[in-house]
Amino acid sequence: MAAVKRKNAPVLPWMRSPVDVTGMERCPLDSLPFLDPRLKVALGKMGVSSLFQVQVAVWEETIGPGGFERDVCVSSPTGSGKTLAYALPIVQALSTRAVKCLRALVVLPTRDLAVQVKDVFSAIGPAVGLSVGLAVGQSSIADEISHLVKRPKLDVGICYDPEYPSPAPQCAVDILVATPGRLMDHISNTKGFTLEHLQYLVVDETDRLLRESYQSWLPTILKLTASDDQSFASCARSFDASPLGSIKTMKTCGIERGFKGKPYPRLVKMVLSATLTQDPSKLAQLDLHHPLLLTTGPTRYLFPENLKSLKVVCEASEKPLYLVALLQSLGQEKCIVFTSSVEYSHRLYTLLNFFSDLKLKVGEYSKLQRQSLRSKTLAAFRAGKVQVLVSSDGMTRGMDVEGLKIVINYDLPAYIKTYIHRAGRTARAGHEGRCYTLVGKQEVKKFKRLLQKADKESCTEHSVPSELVNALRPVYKNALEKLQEVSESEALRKRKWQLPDRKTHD
Ligand SMILES: Nc1ncnc2c1ncn2[C@@H]1O[C@H](COP(=O)(O)OP(=O)(O)OP(=O)(O)O)[C@@H](O)[C@H]1O
Repeated sequence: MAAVKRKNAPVLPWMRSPVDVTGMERCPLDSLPFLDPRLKVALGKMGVSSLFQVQVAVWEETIGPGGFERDVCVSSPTGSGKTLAYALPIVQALSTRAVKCLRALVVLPTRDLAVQVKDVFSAIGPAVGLSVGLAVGQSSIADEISHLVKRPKLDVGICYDPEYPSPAPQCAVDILVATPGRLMDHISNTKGFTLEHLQYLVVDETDRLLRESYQSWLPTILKLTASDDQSFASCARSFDASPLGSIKTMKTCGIERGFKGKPYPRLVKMVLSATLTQDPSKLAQLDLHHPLLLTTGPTRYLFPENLKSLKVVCEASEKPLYLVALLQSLGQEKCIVFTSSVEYSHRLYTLLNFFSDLKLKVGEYSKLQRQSLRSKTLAAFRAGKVQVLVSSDGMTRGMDVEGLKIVINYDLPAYIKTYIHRAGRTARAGHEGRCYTLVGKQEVKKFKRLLQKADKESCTEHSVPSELVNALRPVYKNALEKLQEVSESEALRKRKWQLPDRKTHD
């Protein structure tokens, strides 16, 4: 791996000399040093036969010669395989653990994303005897607690002193994938839920999560896992106080955090994003230890190799017509249509459903909906029962929908980061994909400037046949009238029930 000089050099010295992974070769699993054979089988079942570049690089820094000595920061394109890049080394490192307790915590910004990442851990963790938990508020808190903590079983035939209280509940998972909100609920209220044995902390979609200060989740985690005198001593004290089969000992405190022979244990952190922040004050919150930055080339933002960016220029008022014509020309191909707010998503979704000739099933995915409905829509989209998913930016981060070849920006993204995350839902794992952006005639320059931020000088123009557009005009007029009626009755209903204003951009 070679150190590279970067454009727009960041302030932090360690960010100025990242390691570029693009020169690395993919590594077949047969040649991957130290890989547990059981994991090789599990990976095979997932369709993985070799590791991608970023995965090889992280493996080298963790299981390989790097030996988890440094905190690892990854800034690599969408779809480059960051999930497995951290999941595999963590599972491999924990594959020899003797006692079950919470050793790895992965924090993600949204529930659907957490479920997706949990699925990756669940595909490999159980192969080496590890349990994986989820704390996202998908099920009731009681249900979640019953999976996360259990009372240890008392050995049959041993007579326990009735003077001692019955054993306290203990963590029943080795790896937990969580969103900040539910994580904080468990930290504050769930008996037996503890982070004191935590060895690995992954903050995925870091730049997004660092904007989320929900109940100070990050400072809380860092405080609870701090390897200072005080927490080490309290860990030791808790050993004295729990006579019934406690797993807390002075020795295990050190060993289980992976720092046998060193004065105090250290929590290993891994932070990842396709658009990793360079802001020193934000990164300082993570309290990184001797961080190593892995990147993919000299530019800050990189598009997936096989992504084609296209623009459709039209009058802003005619965007709906052009969108429908574009969808018709794409046939039955599955696609996500991005808008800039939940309100716009809802309007567009409603409008598209009034185009009776559009033989495509359209779904809506936004924070306006209940989580259960949103997850159901996403499942239908994954299964191909819904072909067009209208979404606000809640969907842009990390979601992986197999076989998705097309993304459409109905509204221009406000930031280049947003463009990257939206477009990155396609062209994943080396596959081909196209991102169309509907650009109003007044927005052409703005769009050009936006792409220049990612060193993209040009974007091919895609023309939608005018006959297609003109043929839609009568239906469009009709659809607009119906939309007006629906919007009025929805507004009336909203006022009646005094729903809170949910104007949000997620
Ligand atoms: N070694 C591999 N071999 C084959 N497929 C892989 C491999 N690693 C990951 N994939 C697949 O590549 C896709 C993208 O992976 P992943 O979701 O981890 O990307 P990402 O870098 O986290 O993207 P984003 O930045 O959008 O979150 C997934 O469908 C995953 O199953």
